[in-house]
Amino acid sequence: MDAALSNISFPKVTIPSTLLASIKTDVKLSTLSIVLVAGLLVVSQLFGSRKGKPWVRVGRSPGPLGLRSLSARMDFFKRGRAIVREGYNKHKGENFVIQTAEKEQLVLAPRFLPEIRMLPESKLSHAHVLMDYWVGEHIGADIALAGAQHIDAVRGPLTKTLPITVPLMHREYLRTSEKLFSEVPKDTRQINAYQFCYAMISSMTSTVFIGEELTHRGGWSEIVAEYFPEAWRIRMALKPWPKSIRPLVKPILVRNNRLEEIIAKAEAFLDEPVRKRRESHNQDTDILKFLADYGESTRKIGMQVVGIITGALNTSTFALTQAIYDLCMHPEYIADIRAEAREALASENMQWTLETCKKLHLLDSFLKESLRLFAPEGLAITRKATSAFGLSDGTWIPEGTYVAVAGEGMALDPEFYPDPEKFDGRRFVDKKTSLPLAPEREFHGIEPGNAMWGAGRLTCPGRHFASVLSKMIIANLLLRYDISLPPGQTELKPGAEMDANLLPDMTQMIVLTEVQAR
Ligand code: HEM
Repeated sequence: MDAALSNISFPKVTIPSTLLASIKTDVKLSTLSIVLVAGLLVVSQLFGSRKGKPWVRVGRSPGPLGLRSLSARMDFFKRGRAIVREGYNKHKGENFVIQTAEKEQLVLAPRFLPEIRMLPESKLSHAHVLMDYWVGEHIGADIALAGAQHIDAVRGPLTKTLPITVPLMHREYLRTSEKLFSEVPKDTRQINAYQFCYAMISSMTSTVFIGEELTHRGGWSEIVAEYFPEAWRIRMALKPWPKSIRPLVKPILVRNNRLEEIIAKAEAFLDEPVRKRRESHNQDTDILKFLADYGESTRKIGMQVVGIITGALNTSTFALTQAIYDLCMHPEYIADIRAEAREALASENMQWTLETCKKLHLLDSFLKESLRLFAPEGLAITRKATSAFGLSDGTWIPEGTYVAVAGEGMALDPEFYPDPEKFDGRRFVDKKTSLPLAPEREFHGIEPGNAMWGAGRLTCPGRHFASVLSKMIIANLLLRYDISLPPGQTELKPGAEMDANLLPDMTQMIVLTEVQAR
């Protein structure tokens, strides 16, 4: 390289000596000012640029001026869960800061949860986190989040109408599962666990949101299935770029962007049903009716329905898939869960009602234990400070700070769960009576140490629905089949870690063996 440069001849330019002297002085001055500014920045970064209690760092530091930021980010991307877990255990009861794959994040000790859980949007915002993480304005989240009607719909009507919707959900369970079971090859009797859960949850959730007729009219499940992969593709392409540059690089990086087409399809699909639900004599009781009554545009309603179903699908499908894996790894629970389901059904005239679901205490405990050990969110309850505030120990949280709690660390903390590494499917029921130990220790409940449903003002409003949905699917599956890993397989393939999140393996097949055939 140097040799090549030495062979190039540059034209000779004569510069007047006065100009040369002034240039030299300017260069000296600007070099000096750069060195001074950089020095000040380094000093301010090293010595308490923050007011209040100093932050303890865990994992690699981005370094002065963020010079080592790339290596710190890469490290978190590779082993984010372990970094958060180690920090939680090393600094028990204290806050610590980490460099995640995207930004610095202050991880709060659980003792501060009561201080932050009810803080208003003007102090701590989850919507900001979602918009940042998902590049919201490029995937239609800005349309959905221009209001909270869809969240209100889940918190209110969806939960309150469960006594009416449970029989409907069971009808849908039968319809979709019959189709899926009929496609299982007779020789292997194997089915992909993730795909089974996805199909069941997609159709059962859609039925409750838009009604049976629309769910099966044709076209809806495709809209739901197409939205997330396209949103994810756009997110992955744009996320590395600064916010202001994204609109410029989008046409180049996101070829054949189908997002607008998918939103338009949802809008066209729901246009006539929304108009019908606004008619004065309309008797529909689904969530679409509730949203239609707000009088918002069909585009916004479409994006809100697709958005909520997508969120519900991702969370519930992964949790349910993991529960199926745990049943395969702990088959000693299967007969008891099945017996409990038979008994509950018999006491409800063999009908699937909300009461039937509420009587499935062992299954409830099993699902909760499965979600505890799965702990999909290593960093949970993520929020962005929309204004500065202080914590009771003197920690100062400047505006713009990202905060979270160590979801997995808490789930594995012996202070919250004795013998935390052990899978105990009966952990949350009385060992003698098999009744729940306390309401907050039921699957949808939030006991100390549990961050898996979030906390406070923004706690997952869909958890009652998710509980009924999960119980109905697992109980019905076990009433008909024994489930197991394929012959010869004794271990599960590891799930995929992304930052501090964990997804179960999506390729796992399970063997279905008819219960009567044994
Ligand atoms: C096992 C399944 C599920 C899990 C583990 C789960 C978990 C969560 C978590 C961790 C949050 C964030 C809470 C926070 O940051 O404080 C959340 C929010 C939310 N979830 Fe769920 N969820 C599940 C199922 C569902 C279902 C089935 C629905 C709807 C039918 C739903 C609707 C929502 C909504 C609307 C929010 C936003 C709440 C708000 O911003 O006020 N979730 N969920």
